[in-house]
Amino acid sequence: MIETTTTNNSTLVIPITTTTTIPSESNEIKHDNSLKTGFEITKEVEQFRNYENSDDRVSRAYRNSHLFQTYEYALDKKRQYSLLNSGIRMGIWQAAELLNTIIDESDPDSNIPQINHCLQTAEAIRKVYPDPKYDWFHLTGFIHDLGKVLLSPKFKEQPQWATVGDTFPLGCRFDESNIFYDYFKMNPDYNDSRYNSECGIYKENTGLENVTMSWGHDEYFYLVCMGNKSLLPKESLYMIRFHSFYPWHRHNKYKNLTNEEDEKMLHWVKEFNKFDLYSKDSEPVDVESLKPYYESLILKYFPKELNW
Ligand SMILES: O[C@H]1[C@H](O)[C@@H](O)[C@H](O)[C@@H](O)[C@H]1O
Ligand SMILES: [Fe+2]
Ligand SMILES: [Fe+2]
Repeated sequence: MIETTTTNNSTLVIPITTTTTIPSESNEIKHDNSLKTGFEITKEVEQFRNYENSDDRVSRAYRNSHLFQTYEYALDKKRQYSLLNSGIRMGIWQAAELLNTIIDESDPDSNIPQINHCLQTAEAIRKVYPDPKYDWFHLTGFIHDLGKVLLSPKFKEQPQWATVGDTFPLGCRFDESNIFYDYFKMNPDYNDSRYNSECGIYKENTGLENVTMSWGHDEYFYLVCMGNKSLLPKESLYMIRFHSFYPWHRHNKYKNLTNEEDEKMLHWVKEFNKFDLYSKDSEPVDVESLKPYYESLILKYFPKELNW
């Protein structure tokens, strides 16, 4: 049972009892402390990320992702997209508008257009971190999923399995904490001796920046930010790049690959995740009235037009 207590005008504390588990994830999570979301959520926390009762399109997205995402594939995509030579030039707001018609099929918690999710995340962050010194955090909420433009006709409608869903390292053993783990057994890398030991091709604690993650919206938008010289702080770039890496930020796995810097950034990635995940069931947002504020932040941290 979740209770909400008002601690001050804007902060709600949502305690989770010690016995709370999230049955959908293969490694059950027991929360032993209070989760402070600071914003209202109408659904029980346990009901998020429930993959057991998810519909077919969710399992299809993961089946394909776990089957087709190999080390070679992800490396190849990273090389190709890091060139930012698609010929497309557009600003951040324009990219967000492309998300208007996009539905993320991997997500059991959201069937609204993605631009609403972007603004819901951003507004939830802004409510808890109202200080202008955190304006980069507000903007991060707004832009974190912009890599999903890959699904749009402008980007030739890339497949769902190559764009959305949780991410995982390639070039080393798949960890069992990944949701839909069994689908990895059909992945060619699963039986490849170069890739199926704990560290695989990597040196112990090499650092996530040296790891090839499954290809998708996280890595793509990180490359867009880097290639266009955004002025976002490194905490923001970490959130963008690793927000879908649940086995790491939720299950504490793949510690053999992370270095000190990653561990420092983990705090921010986890902090971000609260807003990303639990704002999915909050109040609908009014896109037009929020536009001027986010446009002003875009101007501060990005060039007017970006290469994609
Ligand atoms: O289904 C969702 C969705 O694709 C999110 O954007 C991603 O960040 C999550 O990790 C994933 O589980
Ligand atoms: Fe995402
Ligand atoms: Fe998101």
